[in-house]
Amino acid sequence: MEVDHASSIEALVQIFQKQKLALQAASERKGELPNDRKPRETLVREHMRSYIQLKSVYVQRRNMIQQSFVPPSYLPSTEPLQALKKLYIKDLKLETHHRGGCMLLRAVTPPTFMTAAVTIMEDEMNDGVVFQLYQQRNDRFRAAEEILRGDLPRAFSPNRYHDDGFVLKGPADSETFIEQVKGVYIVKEPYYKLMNDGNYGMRVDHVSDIIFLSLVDGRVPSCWQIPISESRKIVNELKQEGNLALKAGRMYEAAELYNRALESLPTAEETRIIKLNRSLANLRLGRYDQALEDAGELTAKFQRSEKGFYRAARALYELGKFQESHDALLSLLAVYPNCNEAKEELSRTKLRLTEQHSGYYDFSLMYEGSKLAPPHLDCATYLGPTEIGPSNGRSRGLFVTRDVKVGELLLCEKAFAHCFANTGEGDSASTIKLLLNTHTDRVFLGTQADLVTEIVQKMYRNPSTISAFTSLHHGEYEPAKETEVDGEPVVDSFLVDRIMSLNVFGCPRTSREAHFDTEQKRKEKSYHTCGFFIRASYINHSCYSNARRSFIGDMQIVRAARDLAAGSEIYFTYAGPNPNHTYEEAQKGLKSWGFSCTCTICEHRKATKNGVTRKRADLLKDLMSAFDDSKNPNLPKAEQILSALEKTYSAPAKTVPRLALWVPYSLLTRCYQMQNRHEKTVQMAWKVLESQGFVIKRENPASTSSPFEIEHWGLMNDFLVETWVHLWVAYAHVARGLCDKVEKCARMAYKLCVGEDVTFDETYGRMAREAMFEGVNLGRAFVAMNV
Ligand SMILES: C[S@@+](CC[C@H](N)C(=O)[O-])C[C@H]1O[C@@H](n2cnc3c(N)ncnc32)[C@H](O)[C@@H]1O
Repeated sequence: MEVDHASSIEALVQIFQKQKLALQAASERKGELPNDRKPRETLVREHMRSYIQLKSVYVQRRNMIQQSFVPPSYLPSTEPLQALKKLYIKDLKLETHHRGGCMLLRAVTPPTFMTAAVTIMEDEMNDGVVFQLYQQRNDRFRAAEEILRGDLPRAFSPNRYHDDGFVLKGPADSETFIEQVKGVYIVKEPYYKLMNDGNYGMRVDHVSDIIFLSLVDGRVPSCWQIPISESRKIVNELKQEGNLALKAGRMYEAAELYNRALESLPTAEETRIIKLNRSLANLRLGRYDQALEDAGELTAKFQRSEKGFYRAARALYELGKFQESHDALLSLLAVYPNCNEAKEELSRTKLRLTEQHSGYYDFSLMYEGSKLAPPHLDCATYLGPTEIGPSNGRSRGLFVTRDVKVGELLLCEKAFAHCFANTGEGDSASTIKLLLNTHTDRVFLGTQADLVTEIVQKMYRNPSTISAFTSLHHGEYEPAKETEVDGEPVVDSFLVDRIMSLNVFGCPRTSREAHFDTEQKRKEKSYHTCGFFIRASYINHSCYSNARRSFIGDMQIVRAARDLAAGSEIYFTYAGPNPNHTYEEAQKGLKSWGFSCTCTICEHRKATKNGVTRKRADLLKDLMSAFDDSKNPNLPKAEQILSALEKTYSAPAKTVPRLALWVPYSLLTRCYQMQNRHEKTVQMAWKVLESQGFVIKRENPASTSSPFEIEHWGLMNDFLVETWVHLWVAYAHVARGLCDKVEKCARMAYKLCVGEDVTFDETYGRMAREAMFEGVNLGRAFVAMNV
């Protein structure tokens, strides 16, 4: 929703075409056992050349838009390892998923990292293969060089402290690295393929299809064993090394050392300390389920563990389980009343509980948080008066559980995952990529490729989060039935990609910022950051929406855009509605979600005869020419044409908002305000609102100063805030007694568009007051803002 589908990139058709041809050519070699595989040494030499090349162009590469192709989907392996037969590189057939097989491989080169980590792997027969591992993050937690080396302690190889983790000895095109401890992996049901560059290679898309082996794992063959001294390390040594790694911030290494220490028969006291430390490493690695498991065991078994309680509370907090976190902290404080860390954490948790239960948010603080890069806020989700239910013809939808009033908070949701694309703010930003799916013909320009990885990693690290995500709408995609194998979660990257593409939201940094941006700026900035929101993903589309979404950082705020009776379904717009679109164009804009809209606006578009559409277009053209002379627009002519335009509509505007009319009526409102013709400003502002479906009951419709009631809020858009502000300022001249009431409506309109109204006074409120008390011309002020 509001993402960049990159439809404007003309070269796209060619890119797609080329990729489809490559896939077609590759599929013709399916099942072939190639007899021209390159020797291991050649593969290593070629890889090292591109490794060094890529390192040297690293800086330029960051500014390039990368392409990421989603290959034809295939299911992750769900077979227990024991049931798989060992294969070797010589057995691999092209374009084949080797179901029922597995491979033991060892990385021999440092990986390159573009859209995947790529290295050369060898098998025990000394054969080599190009190996691509997808859905990995090359980040501060784990550089690419660590990913394809497994969780290996640095202490294993004293020479590894070179920039890249490898000490290069010779020239780039020779065997350039010293022997050192390399990562060993099991790849389940490997996929061997013809790659785009003509080489053969293995591609792993599912993180659960690769098993990273610890070097002391019994499955590592003797020819790849580690130095004897390493295998003889005792619990205490491993624990000490783990502590050093923890201190130095090398969390993966620390966790791996603690794993080994726990496998080396520690005493009960050693177990307690190691688990305590491992839970800290896992907390830092975002593996909250595992951190909680260790810490929870500590609090249960070793009842008086202060740190155990604390870490359990922290893990629960990060998993969004604020009540349980709160309870754990209370238990901690009952035993350790002077623990200041716990006291601070408790007050933070209480704030989250208030947000979660009452929907009270400190918006000013949220704006402060949104200035961070990435703008990820410390806030809880409020599910409000909403529930998921069956929606006729739309599978499921989100409904209100009670009567709600316009402006009420329906939902305020923390993103499940969020990728921030501000290129000017250092390493925290995600990469803008072109994500192309030749299978579904979907294209995104933005951070969606990173978002898929983010979600895959989050679920793999925290299996407790999987079911909420995988329950979401995934179109026709048939996922595997098994969700766990050998005690490990199965994560299907293609399912994640499909769910992401049908449910992703484009997110401005804040809707307030986007609201005040010019159209051009909005387009440039807001589309590329994207987020995933589980609850909001149940909201179906209608062009005639009854709710509005807005964003502050990674929080999505959904408010009722009109009064809703209990049981009403909540709708917002996925795209549009664009006043200039025909029925066909409107449906094209919704194509990527795979449905046709049947709202009253679309039904009206469909039923409108071509002759009427043409007449409207002609009238509109004529009408806009009345504004050609910006200094002296022909307002009577514009009004005259507008009343002719009104007559081309038969359905009441409440049922079918007259999309084409708000721009000309808004222009007239602004022009009359510029001319200080307050009565006319009021008349035109009401016209704007009525054309959008607002039903306003006036005691005396002929009088601009007549008291009014809003019986129905119409279709909301960002520009209607200006209309309400014009009305407010004009009423200061024609019916001062009504000003407060109009001001409230202006605030409400603002709140619907940006999510809150605490900043109304410093924006529109200030403009209106300057107009009312300091003689500033409001119409001109809006022209100067260029919105
Ligand atoms: C973000 S999901 C919305 C929740 C979804 N209905 C569900 O059951 O999970 C988007 C999908 O819902 C369906 N959908 C949304 N709005 C619709 C509408 N107005 N008419 C028909 N289907 C709609 C489409 O299948 C679309 O791809």
